[in-house]
Amino acid sequence: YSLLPSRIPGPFLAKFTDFHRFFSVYRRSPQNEQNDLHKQYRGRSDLVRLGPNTVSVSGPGYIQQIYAIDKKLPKSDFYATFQNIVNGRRAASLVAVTDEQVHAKMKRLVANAYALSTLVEFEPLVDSTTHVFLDVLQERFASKKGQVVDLGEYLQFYAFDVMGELTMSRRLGFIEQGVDVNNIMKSINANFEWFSLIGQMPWLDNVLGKNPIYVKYFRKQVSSPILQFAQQLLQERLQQLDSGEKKEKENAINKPDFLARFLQAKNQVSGSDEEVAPMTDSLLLSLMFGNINAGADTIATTLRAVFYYLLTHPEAMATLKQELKTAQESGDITSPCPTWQETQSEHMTYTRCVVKEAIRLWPALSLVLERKVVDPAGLPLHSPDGEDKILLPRGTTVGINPYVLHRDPRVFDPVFAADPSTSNVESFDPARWLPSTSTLKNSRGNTDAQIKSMDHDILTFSAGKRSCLGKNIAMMEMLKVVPALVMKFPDMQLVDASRWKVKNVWVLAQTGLDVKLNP
Ligand code: HEM
Repeated sequence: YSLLPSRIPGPFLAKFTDFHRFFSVYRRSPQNEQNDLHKQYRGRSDLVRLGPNTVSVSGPGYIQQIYAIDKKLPKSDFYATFQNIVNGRRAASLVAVTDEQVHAKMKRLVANAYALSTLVEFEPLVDSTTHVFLDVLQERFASKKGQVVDLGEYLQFYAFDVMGELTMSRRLGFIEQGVDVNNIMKSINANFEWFSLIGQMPWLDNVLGKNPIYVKYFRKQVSSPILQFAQQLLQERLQQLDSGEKKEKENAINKPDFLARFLQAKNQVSGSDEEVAPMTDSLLLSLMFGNINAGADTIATTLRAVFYYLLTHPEAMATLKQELKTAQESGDITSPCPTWQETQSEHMTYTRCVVKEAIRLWPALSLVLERKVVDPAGLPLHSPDGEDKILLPRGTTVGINPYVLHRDPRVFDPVFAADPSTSNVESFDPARWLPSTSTLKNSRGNTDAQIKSMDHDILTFSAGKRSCLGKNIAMMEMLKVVPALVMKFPDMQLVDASRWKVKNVWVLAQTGLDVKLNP
């Protein structure tokens, strides 16, 4: 039964049942289907009905109206499906917890570990993995002329190994072994496939996924080798902490990784502080696991997008190479792996534009970031011109799919928005981000104020109090490894673009990025 105002347009079936969105995700291309729907109704409505009580929104000004901190819209039941059952109870990670109070307590405990100020300390851990990555690619592939590497797969190995290093000072061994160690990636992907689908009809999860009989007898058990690995490393670290040796103890807690920071947080919390969640061993494990779950596939997918776009847009690649060559020759950046500070300098302006454009066109998480209207008074949404208002009743699931918003010309191609046929908003064009201080010209005539506003509207890392805690780390990692690969292998070439396949499992994942590093 739908309570939504009937003037919200959408597919006919979506008026009556969530099966519509279920099958859309089942076809694994919901981002394109939703984008087409929004394009179809644009001008008439910024809101599109995806289910009897589910609304997708796209247009200027809606991020604030839905995700602003004072809006108090908790995450929808989509996220509850991601919670694992441990000893008969739901164990939610930071991403999946839906109770806002529980979330606030967890976040207070660990937010410091993700602060911008920690970046410099994390940097050497990213660097060490990047050097191993470059060496292995050189030795295994680039040293032999014409040798083909599945770069997409190797970028995934890299992203997982960096997260292992950052989280517990231990690479998981993907790069060195060149395989999916213990099927860790496979099992995480199986989780995404299942939950992205079941999350479209969350009640199904209670009947199927979280039903103990079903779990025991029918559902293929998704083993979690990464959890075992994390548990083993956690035990080692805790033993080190317990050992009588002062030096050993200090070493355990002063490592520059997340685990040490979580342990420090544990020490800082006083037993009586009710504003902060108690740091139990299972929470520690969940935080470690959560990091790898949240920060490995997302980065891998984004890096694959960056290289796919660069390799299919020779002009952009040439501009990037020129910028890096000039900066390298004048000694303004470290080669092949620039420092975080260098990535923020004017010598790498275009490099930043490339990454920004890739996260715009390819947000790693490309489903609606769902929130639930819980206020009995409902949620009013105002049209961009302020002339129209629509009231979404309590119980509505509402949100924005970054993939759709990022293809809205009113938001990301403002100069050409009046006539959408002239807009290139769906094309890869890093120069749309170039500021007036750059020696290169902004391709879309965007002013600095317009660029700033576009920057604000990037939703790849979500917005508001549930936005990505790892954003700074992710940006640092990507802004270092992208130029590193381009400087180390400037002649890289895509072998067969037709092998590129995309599958939306919430992570917008791709396969088939075959590349010759030394053609
Ligand atoms: C390109 C890389 C990444 C992207 C695109 C990304 C995107 C996101 C998004 C969209 C959310 C919010 C999900 C939602 O509201 O539905 C999120 C949350 C989160 N991410 Fe990331 N992420 C990335 C990398 C990372 C990394 C490297 C880490 C860890 C170091 C991380 C840790 C987290 C955590 C802990 C949350 C939960 C925040 C909370 O609810 O308080 N992410 N991420």
